[in-house]
Amino acid sequence: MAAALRAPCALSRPSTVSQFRQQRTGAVAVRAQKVEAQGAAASGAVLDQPARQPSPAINLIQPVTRWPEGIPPAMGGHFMPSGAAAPLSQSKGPGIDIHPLMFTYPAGGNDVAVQIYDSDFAAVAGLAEYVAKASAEAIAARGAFTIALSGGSLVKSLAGLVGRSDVDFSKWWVLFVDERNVPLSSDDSNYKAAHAELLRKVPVPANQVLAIKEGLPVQQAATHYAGQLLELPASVLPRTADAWPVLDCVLLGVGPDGHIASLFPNRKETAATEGWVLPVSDSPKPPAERITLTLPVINAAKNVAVVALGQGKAEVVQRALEVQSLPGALPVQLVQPAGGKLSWVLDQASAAKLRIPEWAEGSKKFPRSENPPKSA
Ligand SMILES: O=C1O[C@H](COP(=O)(O)O)[C@@H](O)[C@H](O)[C@H]1O
Repeated sequence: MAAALRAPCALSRPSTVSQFRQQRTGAVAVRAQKVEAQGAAASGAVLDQPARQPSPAINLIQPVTRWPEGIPPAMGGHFMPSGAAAPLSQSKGPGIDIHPLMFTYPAGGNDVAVQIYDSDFAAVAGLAEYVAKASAEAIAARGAFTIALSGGSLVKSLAGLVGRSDVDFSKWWVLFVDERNVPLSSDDSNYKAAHAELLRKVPVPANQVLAIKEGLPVQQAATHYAGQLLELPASVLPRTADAWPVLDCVLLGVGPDGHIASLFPNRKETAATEGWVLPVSDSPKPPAERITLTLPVINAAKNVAVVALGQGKAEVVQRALEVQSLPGALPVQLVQPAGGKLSWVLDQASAAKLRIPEWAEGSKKFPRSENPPKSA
């Protein structure tokens, strides 16, 4: 990947919003069906390797939702970076001997739009464009825009929205993809981080920012948060025919273990098929108590972006985009919005381990491909 994408003129670190704006075109969009540079006016990144045939080890696994005879042998391990199958796991722990159908991939699988920016700063500007577009569309359609924010490293990526006079923040309703069950003043609070980086700098009305209620046991905190969402009228938060809320935009971070929101690998909350908001009382990542939107809520959204920037995300990005895991082992692979669009926002550092020349035609259904397996 590092060889496949090169940036002839590295972008300098912007210190102002206008510099963010100047860099906002710096994307290379890699669509599911083809890989193409976006022209000279884009990042300057060049795809300079001839297309290669996909490795025979790729696309072995059919993205069916259930396997009639349980988990196929090939699912016992990941594929190695070389393309060879990793040894089958002998583990008796979660992921092998758990109820075999606790997790399933959603049927179908989406195309995913992967945007790779020259720098984290260009990615921040590109993300602002993405959100601004989603905001404009929603406000034009029904006069409101609902956006769910993750915590962690994602929050700093929101900086490109500050100072944008073309975004009508007065129509925004801000939710949290997940939240830690801590006081809002705590350094662990996702609300506190979002407030510091974005919400205090843009004119979103305070009553349209839905924060967790402090001081409740985690179960009650989740119920209370779900109640706040349920109270929103359909003009603000429409519902699907199955009564799932349709958020306009969900911004997900992804942990090095593949978790999104507070949905961790092989956990019951990750497998939940009911409920809008769940408590997590024993998160493997501190703090232990959290609340989280469920996968069905995330997958009912119109626009879902997985934002992963920096070298520290390179491994999980490669695993998530190029290696189909046992369902539940990489929760980010379960993100497949049914009626919406899925995007990944990367920079060169986080994309460094991808093997884009091998993303042959038709092979980027997510996760992995719909190519038939070599043997059934
Ligand atoms: O704990 C959390 O982690 C994830 C990922 O965070 P990152 O710092 O590794 O990017 C985050 O998306 C989630 O909202 C947060 O609560």
